[in-house]
Amino acid sequence: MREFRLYAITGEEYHPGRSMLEVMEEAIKGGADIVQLRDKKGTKREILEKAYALRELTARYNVTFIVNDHIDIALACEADGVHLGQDDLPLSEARKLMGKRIIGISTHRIEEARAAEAEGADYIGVGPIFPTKTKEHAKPVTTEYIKQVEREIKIPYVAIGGIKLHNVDDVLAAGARRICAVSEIVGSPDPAETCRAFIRKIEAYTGGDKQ
Ligand SMILES: Cc1ncc(COP(=O)(O)OP(=O)(O)O)c(N)n1
Ligand SMILES: Cc1nc(C(=O)O)sc1CCOP(=O)(O)O
Ligand SMILES: [Mg+2]
Repeated sequence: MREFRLYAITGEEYHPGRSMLEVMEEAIKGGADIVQLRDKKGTKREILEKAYALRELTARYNVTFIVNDHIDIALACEADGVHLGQDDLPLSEARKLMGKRIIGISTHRIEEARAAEAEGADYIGVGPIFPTKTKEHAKPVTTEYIKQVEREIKIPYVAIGGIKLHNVDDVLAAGARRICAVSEIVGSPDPAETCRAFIRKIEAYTGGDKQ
């Protein structure tokens, strides 16, 4: 998969009165280089419609597009990939359907990370690092889990969960070089500027290279 450093996920509850497409376009303009459609409430048809619109937007900006949870929707709209959690379709089954497209897997402990890598995930999510209202019942793993993944796992990983501009330095100091956020980006009055600020923080650790 193409390299990335700032992964923005939709969260329409955080921007009442603003359209999802407008907010995600601002995030892309600010430097988000992967966009995920995450919609836990809509019907399949509603999600499919949003997926087609985001596919068009991300293609226009040459940004990777991932659909959360729904392999059928990812395939229908020709997304670049799908993101699956520990309770979603197993990776081995998902691979049969997705072929060479990207499959990302959520992990919350090192055993899950090892399994995802061994089974052929393209990247893993590592989190939730901090408490988050976006996924309220998920228990924070802390930056210690980042250090474990950094030591052992070779495939790309992205840190997620409660990551804000005020705490992202702790995440970067633990070794993460790819950052994912929902509320901090899409709930911002200026998503583009928030993304630029995240990128500046990441670049302070990478010297500007995508890793
Ligand atoms: C990049 C990324 N990492 C983790 C998740 C969470 O996926 P999951 O555990 O399946 O939970 P839901 O998002 O489906 O509620 C993610 N979506 N993206
Ligand atoms: C969707 C999701 N998955 C997580 C995981 O750890 O797997 S944490 C999370 C919520 C991230 O939202 P915010 O940036 O608003 O905290
Ligand atoms: Mg899921």
